[in-house]
Amino acid sequence: MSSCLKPTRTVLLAVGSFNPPTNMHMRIFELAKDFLQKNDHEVLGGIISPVHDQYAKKGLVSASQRCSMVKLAIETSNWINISEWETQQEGWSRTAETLRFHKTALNDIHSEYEWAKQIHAKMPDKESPLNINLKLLCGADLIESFAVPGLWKDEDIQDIVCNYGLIVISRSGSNPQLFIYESDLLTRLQRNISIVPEWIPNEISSTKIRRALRREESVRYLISDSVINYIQSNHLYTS
Ligand SMILES: Nc1ncnc2c1ncn2[C@@H]1O[C@H](COP(=O)(O)OP(=O)(O)OP(=O)(O)O)[C@@H](O)[C@H]1O
Ligand SMILES: NC(=O)c1ccc[n+]([C@@H]2O[C@H](COP(=O)(O)O)[C@@H](O)[C@H]2O)c1
Ligand SMILES: [Zn+2]
Repeated sequence: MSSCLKPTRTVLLAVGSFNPPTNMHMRIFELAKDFLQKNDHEVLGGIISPVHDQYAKKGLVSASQRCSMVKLAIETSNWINISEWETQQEGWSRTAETLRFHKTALNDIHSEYEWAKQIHAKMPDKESPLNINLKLLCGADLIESFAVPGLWKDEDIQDIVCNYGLIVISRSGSNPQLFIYESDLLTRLQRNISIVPEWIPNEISSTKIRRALRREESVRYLISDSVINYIQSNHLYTS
């Protein structure tokens, strides 16, 4: 660490369908971690939070199957965790609620959640208060969805950006700088939004993976072999 300041303890949370999890889902965590560590953050961990079944997006396989695949995908990571909390609620959770719950649990040293325990284990001195920051990690398409009428409450956008902060990874077809410029609200809050460019762009998306699988085309080296085996054994994403 180049600075003498005490680094900010930070955890990254990504929400989404993960239908199925791809190598890019893992990669956005690595990109964000590199960026934050160069900017005086100590990144204690990452959390993947798959969405509830009631999100009911076309082609969404069950939460239990998506969680199983995420568990396989994160096997090769020593810092990315899964939280099944969203999938265990009565219905769909707004992302602001998901962030609130996870930040509270992360700052409770006695939290019984496995992801919280894993992250606490990375902290040598666990003096109270823990002061763990939680940031929302997303691709540029997610921030652009803020403009879809009726999809996000303005007060939630304000809460997410002000009280947590956003790390946005560039994605082909999106222009997050222009999007922020065109929004008065986001321009006002932009000091809490970091845009991290992916200089080795990769256009993997779950939609393209599902399409390839439907067509019985190979998805090797785009998603992990263990996830491929799971998809094949469970006959997922066939036509
Ligand atoms: N190639 C990518 N580059 C940057 N961000 C990505 C990429 N793929 C996924 N993400 C981000 O990961 C998070 C979870 O994404 P999600 O589960 O919707 O995956 P997806 O590939 O966008 O799937 P789908 O095509 O089904 O929408 C979102 O914030 C999304 O923007
Ligand atoms: N108002 C909100 O909080 C809100 C609106 C739309 C999507 N989301 C979340 O963003 C994610 C989007 O995922 P997909 O890109 O797979 O649709 C999901 O986790 C969903 O819960 C949140
Ligand atoms: Zn998506």
